[in-house]
Amino acid sequence: MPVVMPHDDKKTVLREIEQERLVEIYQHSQALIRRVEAIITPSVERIADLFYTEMLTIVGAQPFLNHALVDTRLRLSLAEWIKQLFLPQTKEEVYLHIQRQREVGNIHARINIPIYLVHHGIRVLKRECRQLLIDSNLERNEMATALSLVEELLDYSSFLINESYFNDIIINERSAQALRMNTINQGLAMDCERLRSLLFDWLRRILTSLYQTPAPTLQQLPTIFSSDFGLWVTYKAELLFIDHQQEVDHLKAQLIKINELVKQAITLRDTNSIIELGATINNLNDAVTHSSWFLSSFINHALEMESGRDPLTHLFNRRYIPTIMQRAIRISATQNAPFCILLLDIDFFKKVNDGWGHDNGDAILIQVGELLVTHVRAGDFVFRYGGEEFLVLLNDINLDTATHIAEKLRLLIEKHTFYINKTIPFTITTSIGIALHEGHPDYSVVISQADGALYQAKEKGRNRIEVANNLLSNPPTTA
Ligand SMILES: Nc1nc2c(ncn2[C@@H]2O[C@H](COP(=O)(O)OP(=O)(O)OP(=O)(O)O)[C@@H](O)[C@H]2O)c(=O)[nH]1
Repeated sequence: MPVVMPHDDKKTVLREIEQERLVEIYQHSQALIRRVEAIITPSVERIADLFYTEMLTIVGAQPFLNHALVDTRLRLSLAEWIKQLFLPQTKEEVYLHIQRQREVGNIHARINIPIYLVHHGIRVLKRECRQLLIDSNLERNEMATALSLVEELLDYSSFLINESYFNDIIINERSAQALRMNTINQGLAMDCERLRSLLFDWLRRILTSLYQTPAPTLQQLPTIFSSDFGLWVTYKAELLFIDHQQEVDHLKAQLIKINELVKQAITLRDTNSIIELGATINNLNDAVTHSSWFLSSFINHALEMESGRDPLTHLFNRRYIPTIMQRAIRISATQNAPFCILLLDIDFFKKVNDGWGHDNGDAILIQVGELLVTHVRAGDFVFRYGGEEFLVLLNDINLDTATHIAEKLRLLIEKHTFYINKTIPFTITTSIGIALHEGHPDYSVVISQADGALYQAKEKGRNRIEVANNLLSNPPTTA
């Protein structure tokens, strides 16, 4: 059965040229290869011995090459690998040889062998093969071509091994990164539940002790600062949530408040002020319940931000714009399929907030997000771009169709009945800027064109769509 080289996305023109060159070498140098094979093959076991003796002296090589492993497996495989270097004759056999080199690279990646060891190994092999050729009875001219042939064959193998090694290492690194993120997130979610339950354990202990006889003194009770919850807020929260200083400060203020309430409760207990003690205990309860709620909503919020989702609308937030836009530009270029950006902004949204409160404003933002997501195609993306601004990426579309879709979305929102306090019917309008991606590799160009068009729509009276005049808004650049 003929061997067909696997085609994958990463296959580059350079790769194809390299493959063809290798086929050429094998096909055109068969006579010489046979002579070289006759010189080198009888010594492959000795070369393998020398190779491992030398490699085992290198610092850092031991974990990959312990003596038992070398003795039972590696020496034989290396000897075999050297022999196979001279075997391919047909194109199919060369392709098989290429595949084998890539598999060696995959193995190196799986065991994460340092690349300097591989380089050094190839150097040792070159040196030993060179010496065998020099010591042989090859004629001067033939010797020169034989030396460069062996050099080239080993270089190709090294190139193929390292290429797939690096591809695999990158994939491994990406998965490791995703795993690390997941582990951190899962750890946080678990921490959160544990901390909440430990916080209530602490409260139970304080409340019980208030009615104990003999009554423990303030000094005998664990403070909120020394509780697991307090220690986490003081020492860990700040580190984990560098971008959420305000929330961390709020939790710290809660600790101080809880501490004061405990002190107050002890004094009231000691002075037998039963009624005031009851009120203080209620306040303490509230403060602890609030802290517990705040902790979990804050952690969930932070996790959502981390995961690239907007916590309010659950749409993608800006974090994923670079990745998704870069990908859209790449696909658009390879498939010759243009895409468009819509930038949509709710008109006079400040009035909604001012007149009906932020909660109603939030509810409208959530619904607008839902309307957008349910009325674009599955392959399109909707982002919450800013406060009351949404970015829609319409893939594989021309400007006319995108303009129709923008008008459809504008009408949809205009005709939609929103409800204030879930009862009072309410309508809103939006303005939309549209821009066609015209091939610029920097995605921010098309976004700023859509932004310019949105500005025009606002200027011209709102509740309308405008198409970016790219020729005007995008002067020619040298980039
Ligand atoms: N409820 C709520 N309001 C938000 C949110 N993010 C931003 N906003 C509000 O959105 C409003 C934006 O107001 P402006 O930028 O003045 O714009 P506008 O009132 O929509 O007027 P035009 O855009 O010019 O039509 C402000 O009141 C912000 O507080 C949010 O997450 N929730």
